[in-house]
Amino acid sequence: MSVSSRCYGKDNVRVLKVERDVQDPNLQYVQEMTCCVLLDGDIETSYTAADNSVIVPTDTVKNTIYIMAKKTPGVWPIEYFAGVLGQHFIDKYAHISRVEVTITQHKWSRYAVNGKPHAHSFVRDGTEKRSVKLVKDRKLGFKVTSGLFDLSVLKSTGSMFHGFNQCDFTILKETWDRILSTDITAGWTWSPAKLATLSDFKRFYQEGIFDRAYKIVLDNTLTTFALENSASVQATMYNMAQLILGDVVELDSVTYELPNKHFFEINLDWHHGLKNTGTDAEVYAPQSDPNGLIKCTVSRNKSKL
Ligand SMILES: O=c1[nH]c(=O)c2[nH]c(=O)[nH]c2[nH]1
Repeated sequence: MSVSSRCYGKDNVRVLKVERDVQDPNLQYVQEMTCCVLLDGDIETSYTAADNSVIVPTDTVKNTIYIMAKKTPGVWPIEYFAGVLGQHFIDKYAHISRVEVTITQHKWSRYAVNGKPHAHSFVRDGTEKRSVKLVKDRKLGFKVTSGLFDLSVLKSTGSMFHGFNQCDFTILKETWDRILSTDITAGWTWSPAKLATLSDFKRFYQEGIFDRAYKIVLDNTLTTFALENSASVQATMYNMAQLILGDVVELDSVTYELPNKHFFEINLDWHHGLKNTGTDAEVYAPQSDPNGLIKCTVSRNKSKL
């Protein structure tokens, strides 16, 4: 018998970083994150022979996240911090060969008071979260996927679904006008050739490339969702991904995972002939389950499946 897969580390390490402006310490920037760092390498004996000498304690992993957050100047895109952490564990421990870093960023947006952005007050203005999953492998280098999730959207018209496969299991009616709603999970994977070393991460951070990609994903997703007369979730997510790959040359692929959240018409005919279906529909019943779930990854190069 052997251990065929393993890794360990610290999950749910919560960090708030505050940066004070050099000229005006009252002007501050904040970053709140939840981090997970998992290690792999020559650690099999810790499982098979109770050999703790190969274990960098998960407590040390947690301490490292705090120390690197303190030592890395400013507040930064989470991709950069993930790169710093991945590189650190590979450089520091010769027997560690693979580091997986996942970071979720919690939204704090500076808000205006009397029409002026406040120096140090922030609001959580939405459920959406930004994320990164980075793998640093001693031999294979970095693999980085940025993401966002929990971005809930709804359009009350401008969505169709017709021409689908019909068989003796089908009851769904074709529609040329429906409600479309989803909680967007999107991921965008950076070309490993363009993000090969920690200095590439630094350059991407300094040139604003990580933040620009995030904004482009958000803009293209929301704009396409609103403007397109959607033929299906599948067609819409493909169109969104194509636009993003066109705008961000540093990306290899874009992934979407979209639940299709259903809203049922309610027939109220039984109440004095009250019309509430078809073109008369105004009151709908949101369904918590089941929901459609539609996923795709669009790659710049054809996948070799
Ligand atoms: O956009 C959609 N895609 C589907 O695959 C699907 N299936 C379904 O029942 N409704 C929808 N809508």
